[in-house]
Amino acid sequence: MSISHVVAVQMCSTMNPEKNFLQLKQWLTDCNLKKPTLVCLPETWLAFMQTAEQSLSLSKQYEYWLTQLGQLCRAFNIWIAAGTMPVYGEQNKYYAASFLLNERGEVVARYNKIHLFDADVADGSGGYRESKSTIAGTDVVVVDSPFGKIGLSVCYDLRFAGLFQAMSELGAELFLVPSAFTTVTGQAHWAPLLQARAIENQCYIVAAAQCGEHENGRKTHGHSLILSPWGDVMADAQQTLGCISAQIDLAQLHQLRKDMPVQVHNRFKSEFYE
Ligand SMILES: O=C(O)CNC(=O)[C@H](CS)NC(=O)CCC(=O)C(=O)O
Repeated sequence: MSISHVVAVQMCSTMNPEKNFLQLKQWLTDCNLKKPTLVCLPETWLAFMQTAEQSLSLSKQYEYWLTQLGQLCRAFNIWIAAGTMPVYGEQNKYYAASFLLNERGEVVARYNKIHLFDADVADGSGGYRESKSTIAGTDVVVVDSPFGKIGLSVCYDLRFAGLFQAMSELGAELFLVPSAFTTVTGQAHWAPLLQARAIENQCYIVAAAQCGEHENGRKTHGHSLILSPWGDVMADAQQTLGCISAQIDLAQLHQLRKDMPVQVHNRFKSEFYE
């Protein structure tokens, strides 16, 4: 069957992982999950920290939290795409890692955020220097699943069309973009960038986002979106916390690709210049 259900959970994560995890469990109980379901969590779903030291210390406990997530997968009979969690790397730095777990709670993929947010934004934050504490990933990840071939990305990655084209060339049909966009950049760029990535690659997108004023003092844009390969907004969380959902239909995706074969027409595929 080519139809399945996807859910994005919009969160306002605190600095307390236990609290965020319990909140997530509550939302999963509240939203009436149809099977098979892929539940997508935002960037920093487990905890949105204030200092690199706090994230570093959490990065040494990720295995415990993966076990907890695995239990949720089995209890609800769902796949979970776990936005990002810090995972200890080396020299007091961590990866911003996103994991995909199947309904048995097994980790079937891991992606390390490739593009790190070193940027100044006029939002009163004083600027972001993610690379000071985070090690950049290097590998493009596309993995097969009952929901189609899933391409993993995180937040700032969204600005780099080349990554999405690379995932497309590996066969991606559904992109996940767990995020914690700033309010300033989110208002201007979030929806148009997501729509462009969906339309140009003819892929579904589930973009679960952080939303609101956080305990760590940050403000995030929200507007978790689920988009069709045509660029239609199938669900928009606006500023509401909890679950949004939509149905994905891979037969429709393949019909669209047949009607307008942009991937065949593309003269800038890597095979032409590598
Ligand atoms: O630092 C943490 O704890 C969690 N990570 C984030 O919030 C990251 C890095 S600062 N945020 C983004 O990538 C926002 C990108 C963005 O807003 C844009 O591209 O406009």
